[in-house]
Amino acid sequence: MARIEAQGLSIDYPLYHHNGRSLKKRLLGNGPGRLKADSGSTVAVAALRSLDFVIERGERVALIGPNGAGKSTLLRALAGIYEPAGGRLTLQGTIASLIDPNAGVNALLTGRENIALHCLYRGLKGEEAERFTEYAVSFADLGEFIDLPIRGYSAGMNIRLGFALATAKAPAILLMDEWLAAGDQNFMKKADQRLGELVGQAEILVIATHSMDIVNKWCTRAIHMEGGRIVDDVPLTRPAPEADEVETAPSVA
Ligand SMILES: Nc1ncnc2c1ncn2[C@@H]1O[C@H](COP(=O)(O)OP(=O)(O)OP(=O)(O)O)[C@@H](O)[C@H]1O
Repeated sequence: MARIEAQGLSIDYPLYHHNGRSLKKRLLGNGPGRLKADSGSTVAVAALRSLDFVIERGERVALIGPNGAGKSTLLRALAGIYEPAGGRLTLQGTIASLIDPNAGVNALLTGRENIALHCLYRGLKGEEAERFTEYAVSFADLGEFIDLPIRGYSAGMNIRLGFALATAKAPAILLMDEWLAAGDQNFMKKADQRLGELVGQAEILVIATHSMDIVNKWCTRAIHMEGGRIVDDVPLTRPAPEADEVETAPSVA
């Protein structure tokens, strides 16, 4: 059963190129700010500062807050892209992340080869791998470009392939950022429909957003972040649709 628990979760970004002595001297011993320095040579941004929360099965959580609050960093930590500098993060359930369309793809390989790699990575074999490949090729809809190396893809083509790879199989935990906005109009329509299906099927959704439309449409809880901390955590009154209320299309799941 899907579940996420963070205990004292902290993430730092070391800034190796900002080691000026005056900056370090100013930062050393400074408690409340987000820039910090150790006694060695490192200056770092404290992106997440000791977060405690639990997300249970059935919750659809919006991460909200101003620029630089830490929303994307928290999503990346949940996706396993960043290691905690402090505290603990425990996730139960398969994860799919719509965070970075280029994450987990090899730019020197073709779109089709990347799909095959993805099947290996997910442990898909035989018919399951065939269904995944068929779905991803058809959803990405890249024509002959599917057999060209992806380093030659446009930003929108990368998004098509990244989206197809992340959504071909419904996960227990779905993590989303707002990068989808770069797709063209036709793709956005298709992506929006597929997201509706996935959100209905996923046991947990966590989405970082500035859009109240998305919060109202999909979320049952809002975690409000500021300065790397959680400043508010509230249930939302309007219930999200149950899985069986969402129109579903065939997927690999
Ligand atoms: N690669 C990086 N190197 C150094 N600092 C970073 C890096 N990425 C983010 N930060 C810093 O970490 C903090 C949190 O950034 P993050 O991107 O998580 O915020 P956010 O809430 O997603 O912001 P936005 O709404 O602007 O996308 C900010 O102070 C930012 O400057």
